[in-house]
Amino acid sequence: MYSRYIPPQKEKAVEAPALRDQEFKSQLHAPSGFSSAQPYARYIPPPKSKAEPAPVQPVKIVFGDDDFVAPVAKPNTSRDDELTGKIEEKKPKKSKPVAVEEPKPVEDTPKKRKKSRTEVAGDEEPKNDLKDTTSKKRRKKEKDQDVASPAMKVVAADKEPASPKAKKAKKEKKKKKKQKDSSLEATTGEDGTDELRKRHRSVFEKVHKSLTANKPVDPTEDGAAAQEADAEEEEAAEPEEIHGLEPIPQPEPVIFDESKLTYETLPPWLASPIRVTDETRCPFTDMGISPESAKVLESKGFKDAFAVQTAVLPLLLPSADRQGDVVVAAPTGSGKTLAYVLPMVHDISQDLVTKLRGIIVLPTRDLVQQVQVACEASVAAFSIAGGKRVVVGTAMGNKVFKEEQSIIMGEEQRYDPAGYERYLEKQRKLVNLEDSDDEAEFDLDLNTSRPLPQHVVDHVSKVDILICTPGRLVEHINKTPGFTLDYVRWLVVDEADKLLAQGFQQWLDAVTEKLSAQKPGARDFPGSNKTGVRKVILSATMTRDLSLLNGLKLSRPRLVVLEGAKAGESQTLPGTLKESAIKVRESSHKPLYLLDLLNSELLAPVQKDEDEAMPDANAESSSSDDSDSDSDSDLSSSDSGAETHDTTKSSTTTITKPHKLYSTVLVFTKSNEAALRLSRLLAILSPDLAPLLGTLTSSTKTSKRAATLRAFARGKLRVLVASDLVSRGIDLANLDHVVNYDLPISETSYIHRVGRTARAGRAGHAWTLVEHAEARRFWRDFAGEGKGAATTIVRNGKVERVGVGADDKTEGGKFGEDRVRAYELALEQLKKEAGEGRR
Ligand SMILES: Nc1ncnc2c1ncn2[C@@H]1O[C@H](COP(=O)(O)OP(=O)(O)OP(=O)(O)O)[C@@H](O)[C@H]1O
Repeated sequence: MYSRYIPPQKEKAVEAPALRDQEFKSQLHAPSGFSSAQPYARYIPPPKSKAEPAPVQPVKIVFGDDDFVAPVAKPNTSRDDELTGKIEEKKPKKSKPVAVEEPKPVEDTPKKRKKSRTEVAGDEEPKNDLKDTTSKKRRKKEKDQDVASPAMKVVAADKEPASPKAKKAKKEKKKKKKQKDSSLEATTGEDGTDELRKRHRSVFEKVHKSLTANKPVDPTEDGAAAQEADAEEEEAAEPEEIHGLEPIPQPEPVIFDESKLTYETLPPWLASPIRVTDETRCPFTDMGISPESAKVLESKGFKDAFAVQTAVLPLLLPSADRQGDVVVAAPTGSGKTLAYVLPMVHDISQDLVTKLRGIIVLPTRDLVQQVQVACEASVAAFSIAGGKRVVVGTAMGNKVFKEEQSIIMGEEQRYDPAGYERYLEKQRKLVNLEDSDDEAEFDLDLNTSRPLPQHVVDHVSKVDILICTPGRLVEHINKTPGFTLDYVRWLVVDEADKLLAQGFQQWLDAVTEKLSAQKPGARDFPGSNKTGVRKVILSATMTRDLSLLNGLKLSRPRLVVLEGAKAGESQTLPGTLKESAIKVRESSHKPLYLLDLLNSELLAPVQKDEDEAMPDANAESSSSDDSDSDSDSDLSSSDSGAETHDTTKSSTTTITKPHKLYSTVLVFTKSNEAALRLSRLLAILSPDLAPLLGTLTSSTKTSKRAATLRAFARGKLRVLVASDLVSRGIDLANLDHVVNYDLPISETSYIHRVGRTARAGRAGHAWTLVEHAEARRFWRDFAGEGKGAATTIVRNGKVERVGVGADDKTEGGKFGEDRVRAYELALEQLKKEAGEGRR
């Protein structure tokens, strides 16, 4: 038998750490946003005695300070104190100091912690300051102490005078103290430990001190208290001591990036364009054009340079400056064509021999022909000034390829006996070859004339400037013998947004590759130290896609925009354009709305001085018995049989007003078929109008299209019904009105369509028939009005609402029965004709 040593029972206070530690760890999981992986579970020794006061801990970062009573003795200005200040305003609950002093794991259940958080949230404390998640017990304790908060003091000093209110507050504080003391007594009575009682007393003595110090600052009442408060404020401003505890890692504050993409993010040349006001005009002679040339230009109708020309010409005409490429974003009809044609022709006219020096790429054949006319005017202007007569050719696929080849390329015999020997050798080899690939080469050679003895045949360009569609250009690069871009020093891409768009791009790769070839001296500019290829890129609706522009490999580019347009963003309409919208109540009656518009005074000529130039339409039609009218246009009405026409006449003359169309109108439909159909329907419904109607579609032969445009320019035709074919670039002289019979597919399409009028500073009017189902889209996307308005179109005024047809008051709000019946008859006839056409 032996006696076993039984160690003396440890004091309760010594056991606490285990519990605290456990609780601490559990608390680490409690607050949202914290990770238990954070190494905070540090052993915190229990307070040993009154002689060793626990260190002052900043409230903000002490997780387990439920265990400590000391921290409360030292107030600070942390936001937790502000929180306690808020809580203090609530009715104080009965405190349970025992829970504060003796933390028991069972008391700090997750449920309680949750409640604690909820209370805090209810006080709207910023979450970041609550990351330590003080327990409910602790906050209750703080409620009793928070009057010591300097933050609160400041508020109190600001808000509460020293008078009865302050006294009342003092009373309340005393009451609270009394409550605490009594509860403390109860606690100590329960535990019966003197040591604990001593500790509590020391704590509450400190609290009492704090309470005294926290009295409203009023020198008259207690100047010392005010001084102390000041001192505490200063202290609070000092850095917090953390006593070995690392600050809790806070999640990175979420910074919401509200910055918008601005033009500063664009390359400088795009962000800072050269701006020019629409009204700017300047004599050509002031722009470096000789008086002789300017005179010729004036005789062609170009008296002064238009705004865009005043900005572009100095960049492109020869100068001592370092000149780079030029990008032009200017409205339809602003004169972009002459802006590049003049400097290009001026430069090339200084050459002595003809070589392909300039390429102008355009998306349609009609535009190629139009630009050719502008080029010829410039050629005339510069050849008279002693320069070379620049030769302009076209390649657009309207001719057989071989014919086109012979127009742009020629042959020359050159004496070269060695070369002639090589030629003979090659011929011998090719005759013996059976390889199909080489046969192609053999064929190719057959396209070249036989050389004279001791001579070789050189391929030479017959043109200085080639205006072309992209497809045809690539075809010549690949298939035309001797066709080379080695000497090209001008590349113009007009309607660039279209030509750079997806699906159109292959041409650019082929061309830029050829243009990157450097033959010494081949691309030298005459009378200048400059060499290389100058690129000019233009559009009324310039692409915002920088990656597409990058494909052009621009060198030191400058952007020119007309004032009012935002670089790279908006699409500006001509300032002289007026826009109106017509509500179509019954979409099946839409042609009647158009007819009423055409017959109304609304379509009067837009410019008074043009009235004389446009004779009475009836007189015109009756006198236009020459064959020109029919042959010039592809009128669907003129194509139809006389018998049919007469029948229609008898059924429709009663429903149309006598026709007097002095102005010119271009009507846009959504497709070729729609254009042909509408044109014919109008002719049936209004025989007076029929001789004045023309149709322009992509299915029409190019020659017939050109004839129609000529007849329109001469005034023999007054109304053109077209598909989107002519929406880009086409320059119809003195066009008064554009009618969007069908809504365009995009804002860009709208810009180009309506831009056929109001050109070159002239007035113009655009009309859009808007069906009920299209109204939202039209007003939002095109007019930029109403809910969710979003348009990049920049315009001077607003789109005006106009009533015609069924909206016309004289019609009583709907079409009369007679008109509807006649319309139905016309539709039947159209159907019949279509059926006959198919057979
Ligand atoms: N300096 C000028 N003086 C008088 N008329 C001019 C001048 N410059 C251009 N014009 C005329 O202005 C009209 C529009 O010019 P142009 O076709 O070059 O416009 P644009 O800007 O290319 O239009 P779009 O973008 O629709 O192709 C043409 O009829 C042209 O002859």
